Amino acid sequence: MQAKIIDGKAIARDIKEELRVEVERLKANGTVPTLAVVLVGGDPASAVYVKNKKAACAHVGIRSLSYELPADTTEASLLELVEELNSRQDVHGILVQLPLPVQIDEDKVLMAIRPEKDVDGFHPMNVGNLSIGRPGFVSCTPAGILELLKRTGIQLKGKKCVIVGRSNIVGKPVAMLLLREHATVTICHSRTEDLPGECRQADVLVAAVGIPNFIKGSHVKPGAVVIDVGINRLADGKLCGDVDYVECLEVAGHITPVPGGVGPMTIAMLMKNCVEAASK
Ligand SMILES: NC(=O)C1=CN([C@@H]2O[C@H](COP(=O)(O)OP(=O)(O)OC[C@H]3O[C@@H](n4cnc5c(N)ncnc54)[C@H](OP(=O)(O)O)[C@@H]3O)[C@@H](O)[C@H]2O)C=CC1
Ligand SMILES: Nc1nc(=O)c2c([nH]1)NC[C@@H]1CN(c3ccc(C(=O)N[C@@H](CCC(=O)O)C(=O)O)cc3)C=[N+]21
Repeated sequence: MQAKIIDGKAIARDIKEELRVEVERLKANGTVPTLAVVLVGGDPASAVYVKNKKAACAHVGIRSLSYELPADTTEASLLELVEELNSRQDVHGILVQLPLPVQIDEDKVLMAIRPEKDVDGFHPMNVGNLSIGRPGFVSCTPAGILELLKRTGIQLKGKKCVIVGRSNIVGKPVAMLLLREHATVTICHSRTEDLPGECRQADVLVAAVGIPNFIKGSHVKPGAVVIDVGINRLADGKLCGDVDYVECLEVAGHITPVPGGVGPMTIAMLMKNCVEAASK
């Protein structure tokens, strides 16, 4: 039997509708939720993401300010902009699009964003809070994955979840969130011995590798939930996930498509974090 396709676009739309009501309430009380998006250089993949974010802000009613800086921007001038945005009362969320050009130390920039405005959830304070179960902003892609699973009615308690990828922005925080839901969590990476064997144990398999069609049907336990985080742009301009969708569709119980899976959820959770930042 073919897997059920998890419609991330539709779930993201529901979340944005819920947020719209919230934003109206904030505006009635005199607060206009505002997100500042900073893009350094003209990376085409980043430009797509920035465009989608702006559209989502407009839909939900969030004011978005965008700062497009040239590729040769210095670290000092970027830090100066972050400081200005930190101190502005009318800016609730700050997002500095990654990756940054080589002359800029990403860590330094992420640490400079005030944790209360860090709607990306990348500041060590927010990362730390997540790992010890305290409130704080959770990074948007991991939060979006959890919301997808919850709204699809997938039980996580006691289940075996395997994540392929250990990045700070996806793999690790996904693991923390699944652990918080009482799943049994395994994180795999490029040095994992017997990756296919690890993957085949999974009731929920999350792929965040950055390699097109990396996860094959033979990696998947029949009936498992397969979450594809990958956003890979192919030579023909089409988007492709980290999961071999055609193969895995025949084995999995549930699967997310690319596009239309995790991507739209990332944007929806960014909107949610902005509304939360403005509510405080
Ligand atoms: N949908 C969305 O909203 C988002 C999508 N993405 C996409 O998700 C994907 C992953 O992103 P990100 O986490 O930032 O990527 P990174 O490149 O930071 O991390 C990739 C991870 O995959 C692991 N890996 C690489 N090759 C292999 C291999 N052969 N076998 C096992 N593990 C391997 C790496 O292991 P090691 O640590 O050992 O090097 C690393 O931990 C990308 O396609 C990205 O575009 C990212 C952010 C948001
Ligand atoms: N500070 C920062 N925060 C991020 O969250 C961040 C980042 N930098 N840098 C880049 C990655 C990547 N990322 C995506 C989010 C949504 C889609 C998305 O909307 N995808 C849609 C459509 C893509 C399209 O329009 O073609 C989909 O998958 O259906 C894509 C990519 C966020 N990232």
